[in-house]
Amino acid sequence: MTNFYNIAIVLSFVGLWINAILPQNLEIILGFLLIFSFGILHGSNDILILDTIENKKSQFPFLKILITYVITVLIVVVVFYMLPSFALLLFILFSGFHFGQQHWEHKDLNVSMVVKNMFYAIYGLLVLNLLFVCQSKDVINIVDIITGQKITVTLIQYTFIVNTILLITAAGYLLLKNSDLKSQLLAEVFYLLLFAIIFKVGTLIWSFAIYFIFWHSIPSLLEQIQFIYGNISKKSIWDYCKKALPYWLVSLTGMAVLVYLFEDTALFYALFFSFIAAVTFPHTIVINKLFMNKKTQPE
Ligand SMILES: CC1=C(/C=C/C(C)=C/C=C/C(C)=C/C=O)C(C)(C)CCC1
Repeated sequence: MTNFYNIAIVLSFVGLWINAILPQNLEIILGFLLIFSFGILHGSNDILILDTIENKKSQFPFLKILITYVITVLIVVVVFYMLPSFALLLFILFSGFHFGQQHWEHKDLNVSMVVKNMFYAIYGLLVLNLLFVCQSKDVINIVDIITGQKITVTLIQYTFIVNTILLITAAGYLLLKNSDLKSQLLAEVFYLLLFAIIFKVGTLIWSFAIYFIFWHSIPSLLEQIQFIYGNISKKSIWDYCKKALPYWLVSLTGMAVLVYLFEDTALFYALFFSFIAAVTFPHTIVINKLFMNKKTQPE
């Protein structure tokens, strides 16, 4: 996946260039198009992944997995409705871990599982926090619509400072345990600076889309295809897309209904992120299972 990050760097610069030449509304449309294509696609085959894992172990019926998955999504929707602030906080924590795990899983950190998981969460949360600091006005607005709570710029800035200190401390600890990580950590500082520039100059959706698609969804898609089919070829990519199609269409239809029902942009953004949250919880668990399962299988 490290190879793909070189492509992600190039794509991010293309993203910056697009930001410079496109008017804002077109940039936002393009951002949504990327999220609805690659972003939704990368979460569409969770059930197939679970099926692959379970079939390696036992004959776990597909229907049972599907029902468990749908029930999980429904529980998340209900919790979001009844306890929105709690649900949003949990969603951000889960997302931070999920982004961090995808980014770091391939690197040999040489520390215990607990430390590793904490590091994944701190790293992913810092990326999200960076986005929130750079786009605080829009983020505050959306959080207000989802939860009814008006968070402040100062709160976002404080959490960012605490998060940065935590990450620097964690990185220092990792370096002590494995000095080979030095060049890797320097590369990571460069990535974070690149994210900061993108998040500062783009709109919220464009900034989120560049990170979410180029740095998270595409590497994750390649990972999943390799896991399910054992190789990455035109055929396996095609097979993956065919399998994902029904789930992808259901997601797109759901979103289309939202667009139709809620013309108010701010409300739409809030529903959009709540929708992503509903599928992110089971997705994070599935991908964690994938990585755990990979460890027990020969590469
Ligand atoms: C950007 C953003 C938010 C957080 C979004 C997150 C946390 C997305 C995570 C997505 C994941 C993990 C997808 C699955 O792979 C908030 C807080 C709703 C406020 C508005 C802006």
